[in-house]
Amino acid sequence: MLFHVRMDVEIPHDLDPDIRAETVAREKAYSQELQRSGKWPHIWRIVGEYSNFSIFDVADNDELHAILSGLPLFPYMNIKVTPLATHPSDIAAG
Ligand SMILES: O=C(O)CC1=CCC(=O)O1
Repeated sequence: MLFHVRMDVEIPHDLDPDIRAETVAREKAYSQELQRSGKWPHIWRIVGEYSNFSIFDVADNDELHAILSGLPLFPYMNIKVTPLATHPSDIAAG
């Protein structure tokens, strides 16, 4: 199943800088491992915002929830998930 996910990051300004840097580094490693696995095939920065648009390719809602709730930055994010279905006019879908 494909999902479009918007992640808006709001790290508190008073968070210890070392904890902030370590959390962001863990976020990058976690994300890149999922990208390599094929479960997170796209991630795009939203211009001018500390936000991204991502596409996830996972088995079901439960797998997506597990992935998103495991994000190191999850406590500092607002996340909006949109499930995607095939468009009948999509020439790639046949
Ligand atoms: O910076 C972001 O948009 C949050 C994020 C998600 C995966 C990652 O590496 O950073």
